[in-house]
Amino acid sequence: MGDDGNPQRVAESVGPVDGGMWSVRRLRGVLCSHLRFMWIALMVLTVLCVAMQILGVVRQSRNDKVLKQFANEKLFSMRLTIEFQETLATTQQPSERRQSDHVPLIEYIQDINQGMALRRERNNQQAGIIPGVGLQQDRRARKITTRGKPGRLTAAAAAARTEEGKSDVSKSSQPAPRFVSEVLRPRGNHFATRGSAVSPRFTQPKPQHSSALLAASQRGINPKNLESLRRMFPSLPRTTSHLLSAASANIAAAEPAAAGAAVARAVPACQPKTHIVFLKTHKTASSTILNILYRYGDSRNLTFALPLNKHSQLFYPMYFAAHFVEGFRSRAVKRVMPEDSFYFSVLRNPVSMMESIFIYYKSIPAFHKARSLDDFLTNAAHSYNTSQTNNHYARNLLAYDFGFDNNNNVVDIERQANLSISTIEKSFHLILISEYFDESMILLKNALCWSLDDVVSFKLNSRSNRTRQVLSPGTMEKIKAWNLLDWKIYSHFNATFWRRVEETVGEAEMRREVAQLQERRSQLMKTCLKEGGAVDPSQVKDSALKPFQYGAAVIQGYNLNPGLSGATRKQCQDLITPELQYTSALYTKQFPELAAKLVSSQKQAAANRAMPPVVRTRTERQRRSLLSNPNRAYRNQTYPSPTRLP
Ligand SMILES: Nc1ncnc2c1ncn2[C@@H]1O[C@H](COP(=O)(O)OS(=O)(=O)O)[C@@H](OP(=O)(O)O)[C@H]1O
Repeated sequence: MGDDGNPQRVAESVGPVDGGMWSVRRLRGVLCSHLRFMWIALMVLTVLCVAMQILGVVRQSRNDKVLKQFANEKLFSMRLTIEFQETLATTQQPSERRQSDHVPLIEYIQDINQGMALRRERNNQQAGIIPGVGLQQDRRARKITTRGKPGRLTAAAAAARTEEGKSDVSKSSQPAPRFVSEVLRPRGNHFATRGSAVSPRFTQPKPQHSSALLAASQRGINPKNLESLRRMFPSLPRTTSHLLSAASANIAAAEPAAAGAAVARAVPACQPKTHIVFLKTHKTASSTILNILYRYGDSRNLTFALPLNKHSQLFYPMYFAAHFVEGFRSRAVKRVMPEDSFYFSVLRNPVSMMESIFIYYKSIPAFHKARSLDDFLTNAAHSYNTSQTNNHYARNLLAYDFGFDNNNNVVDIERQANLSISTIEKSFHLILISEYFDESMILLKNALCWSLDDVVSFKLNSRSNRTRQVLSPGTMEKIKAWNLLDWKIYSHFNATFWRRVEETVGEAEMRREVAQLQERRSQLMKTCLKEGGAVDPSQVKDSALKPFQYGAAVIQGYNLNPGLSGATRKQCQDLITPELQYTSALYTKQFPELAAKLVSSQKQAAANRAMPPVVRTRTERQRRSLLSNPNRAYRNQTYPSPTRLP
């Protein structure tokens, strides 16, 4: 029927029957002749698509199975801010290298020195720790730290490297902790070469670490699972990236500023370690430690794994991936660090840490509306939303930074804590304690075979007293309960820290070396600092040395003594350079061409901001996408080109 229901109109609209038959026949003919191949091709494509879908599902379920296996074995991921340094360690004599076998091999001492036991108890009381907590872990800790044998590893690696740059770290007798990046979540990120990104140092002849596994990532993988991962992802290379080999050991440290530094500069009779991974945790004095590492590497022209595109962090809070590191060019290059790398990190008492976090991260959703820390803790159970961005800062931040689930909600918190602890122990050679910063530096110095001067530092990133609050005992207890996982982790490593002091340095020697370190620091403070100490940011004269301010915290900085010059000025300035500025300076030093391109792209962006909105949109979009998408930036090997104005 037609629109108006008239049958005659319907017949007219359809047309004569013959014509209709002809159309159908013609259509069939066309389908069967001219377009036949297209139809066949479409069908083949459809079948292929379906097959790929099925394959995808099968592969996904295989991945899930492996992931589940990891989850069952409680393998964790770490969110790392990694710094690494390396050098061809050829400067020491064979006799010196041999002695490194004696560097800190940890022996189990059954008979605990009475004085040290008292000292530890006193320290624990100061930190609010119940005596004995975590001691049940000591035996295991001893086993694991002994396994690391850092001194021996260094010796083996160094010896191998002296043979014309060829080395085989597999010959080192002890396996170092291993981390595999991206293997669990292959994202298909291929980075293309960005020729200009490769510093000349990266192009020098490289030693091969034939058995070194990828050594820097947030995903801690049990070595026994590595083979199955390799089967799943054959692209996982067996050789370390040759980009890693680069920097030559130009041992030309800046002259110590003050006289009488001979003791501090004394070269220990072992091989200094320069392959280092530092997991930078939050609000734990980590910036001060980073400054130590930066100065050490900077003065010796060592190479750092710096974030792509001059970012300040390796894309935290994302899990670490090798392609976040500037200079890593291909997906195949997954190994950021050699196997003999020394892994360490730092913890802080979660009570004082939370007080600091609450002020610094006041703007995160969890803290935003809280009138006080106590108010937050009282109401947190009802209002805390884990899924809101940045709320991870509010709870068990230590656990989170190490890559663990930071919520206390799991049924068996004790088990979760024990698994976290044993994973950290397996992965790290040394865990420092921020409350015992100077003692930590002595342990670090000994473990790395560095000199006292190498670990001297000024306190960085420190809040002014104006933005500190005194906590009541009740609030402290609430903090411990809220951060129970962190509390357990911290308590354990606080205990093992002192055990390590006993076993390696001994109380008397530790006291002596800490005194030396403090003496050296006060000498340097007198030499370097105008006011002799830290000042509020408003009083920092040189804006290039002003620390980054955030949240409700007032972060203090330093003024250099006027009249300093030459190497002394350089040394003093390095000591007080805040983290962001130092990272940026090292990036420029390692990647001068890229840094210049970034500067010009930033200038361009600034110029664009002055343009009318329509002109601006495209350039700005392009710039943002390149800067925020590392892989795309890599693939394109380019930064936004200057946009011509219409
Ligand atoms: N040498 C030394 N000894 C003891 N404590 C120290 C040291 N250096 C820094 N700090 C304190 O560490 C806090 C800053 O930590 P971070 O540098 O890790 O912070 S950040 O996450 O990088 O922003 C910050 O703590 P708060 O002042 O409580 O916020 C610093 O005062």
